[in-house]
Amino acid sequence: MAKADIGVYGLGTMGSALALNLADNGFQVAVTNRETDWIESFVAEAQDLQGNLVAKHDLQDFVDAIQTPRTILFMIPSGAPMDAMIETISPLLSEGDTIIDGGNADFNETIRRSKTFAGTGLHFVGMGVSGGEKGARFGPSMMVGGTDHSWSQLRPMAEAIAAKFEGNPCVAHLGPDGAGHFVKTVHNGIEYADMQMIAEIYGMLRDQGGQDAAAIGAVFGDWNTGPLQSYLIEASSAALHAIDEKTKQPVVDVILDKAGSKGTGRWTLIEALKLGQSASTIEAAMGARSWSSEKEMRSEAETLLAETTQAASVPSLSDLHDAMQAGRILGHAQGFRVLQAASDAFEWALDMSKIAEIWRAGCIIRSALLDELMDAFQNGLPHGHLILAPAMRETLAKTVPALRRVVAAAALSGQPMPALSAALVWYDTMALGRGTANMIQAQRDFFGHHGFARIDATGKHHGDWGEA
Ligand SMILES: NC(=O)C1=CN([C@@H]2O[C@H](COP(=O)(O)OP(=O)(O)OC[C@H]3O[C@@H](n4cnc5c(N)ncnc54)[C@H](OP(=O)(O)O)[C@@H]3O)[C@@H](O)[C@H]2O)C=CC1
Ligand SMILES: O=C(CO)[C@H](O)[C@H](O)COP(=O)(O)O
Repeated sequence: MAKADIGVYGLGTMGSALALNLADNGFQVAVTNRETDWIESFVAEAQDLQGNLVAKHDLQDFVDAIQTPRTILFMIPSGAPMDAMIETISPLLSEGDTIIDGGNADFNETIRRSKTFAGTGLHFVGMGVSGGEKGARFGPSMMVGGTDHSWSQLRPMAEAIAAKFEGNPCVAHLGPDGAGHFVKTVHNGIEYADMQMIAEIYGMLRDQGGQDAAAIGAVFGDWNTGPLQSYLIEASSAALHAIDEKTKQPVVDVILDKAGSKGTGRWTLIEALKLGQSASTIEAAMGARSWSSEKEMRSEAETLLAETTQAASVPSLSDLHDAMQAGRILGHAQGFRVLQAASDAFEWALDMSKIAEIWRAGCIIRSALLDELMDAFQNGLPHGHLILAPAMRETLAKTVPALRRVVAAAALSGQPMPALSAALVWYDTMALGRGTANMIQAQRDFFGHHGFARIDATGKHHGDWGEA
């Protein structure tokens, strides 16, 4: 019997969908799972794709079923499970074989893992996969980090199963070792910011505008036909229209207001800070999720903290729309700054235009904006900043006034808008030729003799602070 083109280990949400996608594209796929009971039911549910699946319960049999040099995709949790699987499977593999970690992994771990493969004859790929279950099944966006050898092995299959934008596959070899997982991590950071901004607008319409879920869902549905067209706006609209079977209420109204996270948002922030960046919209989104978990405290605080809000009119739908548009550009611009800083620090030579290109379809943050961003990168960015690209400057000029009105109304009415506020603060900071860091430097030199640069001379100077 012909050997399988690829092996997929881990038949959870993502692994099973990717295995079916590969099978659907005509590849023979060897599959296995830690919990072997699940394998048969997975194959049974595959129906007419069963002929392209080779189910194995034993790891050695699984490895033997794949043609050499082998390509084996792991879709399991990052961290200890991945390390344990590498240790278990490596002795069963042979020269030229490639192990792919397709989970959301910390890129530092991917670099560490890649180093352990050097000189072994085996190859390791860190591949970010985005698109959730549906994307994995019918076309995800994939961000690959690894050797050229692994990419040439993986490429035909990855390109076949990837989402297509105007016929072009949304997958690319972005760099060595941790590059793919880093780009996926920042993708998720941008995702956090975008989701938070949508939630903030939902909150304004619900709490200040008195609109119900279906009405807000209709607003988002309408926005999805214009410049805000995106998977996240579309998904938010659909989620707002969904009805809970048990209570017959909108599902969003029966969901507890506590949001979790699995790591990628936090990793984006940690790496941004290490690289001397501050992705404040992502930090605001991460912070909002963390604060949301303090549910009991918030319920108590609502009765204990003084009422300090002031009258403010509810922003118009047009202002909210434009605020979202400005916030989205600023959130993406921060994410791409982090990518550029990492590219410089790790000498990855990341192709920002390519990244925007492969995010145009398949992934969770796919949107009309990404098409514009791709063009902006191709035309070159003044000072390396997306917000200075002519098309972005033009849109920001039209939409930031609305963002300002929305954030002002939110501040007065006590409606929390951490991500949109952070976006505006960042815009204002970047738009100010002379800021206030001179005061910070004066303070540092005053108490710590740290020195400062002068506006009228080069070198390091100290202030004459007297005896104060
Ligand atoms: N869900 C999503 O939208 C996305 C998820 N990802 C990433 O994909 C990966 C898989 O996620 P997802 O499919 O959602 O997760 P699921 O929980 O649906 O599936 C997890 C899979 O990993 C296996 N597994 C768990 N622990 C171990 C272990 N210690 N050793 C071996 N196998 C193990 C499980 O096997 P068993 O059945 O035996 O428990 C199962 O096959 C994760 O890294 C996730 O971050 C990436 C993009 C999107
Ligand atoms: O990678 C993804 C989407 O791109 C996953 O859905 C991931 O789980 C999202 O992150 P979190 O669970 O922290 O919200």
